[in-house]
Amino acid sequence: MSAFQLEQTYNNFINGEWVKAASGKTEPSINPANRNEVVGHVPASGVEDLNQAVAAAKAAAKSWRRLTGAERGNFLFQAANVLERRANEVAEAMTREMGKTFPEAKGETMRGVAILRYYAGEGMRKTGDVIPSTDSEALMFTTRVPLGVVGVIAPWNFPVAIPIWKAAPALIYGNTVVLKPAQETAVTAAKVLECFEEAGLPAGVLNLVCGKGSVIGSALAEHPDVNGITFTGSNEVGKRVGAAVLARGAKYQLEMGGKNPVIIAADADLDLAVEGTISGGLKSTGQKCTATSRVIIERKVYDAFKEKLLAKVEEIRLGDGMSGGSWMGPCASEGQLNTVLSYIQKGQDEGAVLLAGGNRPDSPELAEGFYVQPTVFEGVESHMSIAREEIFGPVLALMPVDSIEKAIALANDSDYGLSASIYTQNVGSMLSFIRDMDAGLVRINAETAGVELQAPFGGMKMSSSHSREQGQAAIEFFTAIKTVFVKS
Ligand SMILES: NC(=O)C1=CN([C@@H]2O[C@H](COP(=O)(O)OP(=O)(O)OC[C@H]3O[C@@H](n4cnc5c(N)ncnc54)[C@H](OP(=O)(O)O)[C@@H]3O)[C@@H](O)[C@H]2O)C=CC1
Ligand SMILES: O=C(O)CCC(=O)C(=O)O
Repeated sequence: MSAFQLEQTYNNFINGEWVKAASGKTEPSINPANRNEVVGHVPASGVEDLNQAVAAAKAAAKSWRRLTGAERGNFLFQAANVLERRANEVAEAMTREMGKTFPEAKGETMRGVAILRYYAGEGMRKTGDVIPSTDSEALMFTTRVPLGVVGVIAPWNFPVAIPIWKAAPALIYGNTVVLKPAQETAVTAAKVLECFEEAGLPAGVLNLVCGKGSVIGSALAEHPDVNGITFTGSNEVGKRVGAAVLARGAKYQLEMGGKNPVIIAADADLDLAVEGTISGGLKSTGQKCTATSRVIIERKVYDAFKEKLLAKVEEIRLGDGMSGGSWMGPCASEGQLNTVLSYIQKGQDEGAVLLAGGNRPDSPELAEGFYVQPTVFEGVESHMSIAREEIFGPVLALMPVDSIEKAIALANDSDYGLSASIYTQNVGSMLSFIRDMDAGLVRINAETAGVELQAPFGGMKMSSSHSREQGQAAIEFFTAIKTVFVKS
């Protein structure tokens, strides 16, 4: 089916070469669908390796930024073509490393291809404006320059799309990059880097260093030669990374958690709403920052919606993402499984009522994987942990309300503001939701997850550093504006 081979040993990619960690240490990357399967061996790098990668990126920066945007774009077009050709292999690495189903992994890989092509095209677009000067003899305009070396710290939940949606704009606008992937998905990251290598990217322009976040991620954030850090991951780590980068006067961008609500209005198409809630909340085992976790339902349709939702949840087939019949794979790691189980326990302890799931599945063929049943609670109050904290698992909290105004107020009662949906046919309700919902993505009659690569992506409140990624918004982070005043 694909050229992917298990149990290979992968290296760091520094200055155009695949090199072992200086310590020689590696660690196994294991399959969350079967803890006994070693997907590959990945470097357990130290600060010495990171320093070499940053030095290589710094040395490559001068000639890379001097290329035209079109020339840089050609490398991205080539990388896209290679990734497209190797999509099955890359997607298989992803499914085996972090558990999402193969069709989802393939879809994400093809999204990576599309992102590369989008940013390749950006190399031909404008980078400034002419601004009238008060001096009639002068020409005043803006231009943009790259930051220099950009550090990318990426999570495991979108191991192809996120590194690419950070690295591709960094590269097209003339930066060089050091990527620190999540150690859980370092094999997938190495596969992506192989595509750039095959595309002929010059040495040092894109480097990969695998190792613990507390070692490599924090050293990258603190490195004096790294001019910008773009991070996606947890709030706790994101805040620490932001503080470290701010302290040395460099630029940072953080995309963090969500506690995303969906509102089901009394006039909603309930079948569509159930489909969007299941897909938004449970696909990828709920491990998306845009995943639906709070389901706010107008009381008039609460029972009807609940019945339809539970019937669909019942039909969900858990299993290894590589086998065709599986709809939902395991949690990405044992740690993630334990986090989800502890939230389920907390939900019960705090008085919520379990309607479905709540445990690991009992079938023997799933016993070696980090599986958890899709779980639905009702009786959830806004103060409870499962209504406030990001679980990052397949857990839905049902919350009834008496009106759309109350639904929006409840939806906004969160420290997070990433994505939010409403299912309704009433234009007034749609407009109130668009106006009053505090979230970076507001979606009408569509699930909370699923972002489009050409549109800005980011959150309000604690969900982000208030910057936006993707689409043309990316230029704001990856470049600095220079205002130029010219007089003869
Ligand atoms: N917004 C989102 O898309 C994501 C949110 N999360 C949330 O975070 C929770 C925990 O997931 P987890 O993977 O541990 O997320 P982390 O925030 O720990 O990891 C994200 C990235 O940061 C790295 N990292 C870890 N510690 C540091 C550090 N001290 N300095 C710099 N970088 C560091 C990680 O490396 P490594 O892990 O390899 O050591 C990884 O590459 C999830 O349950 C979920 O709630 C997680 C992933 C994505
Ligand atoms: O919903 C999506 O497609 C993207 C989600 C995302 O960026 C994340 O989970 O980190």
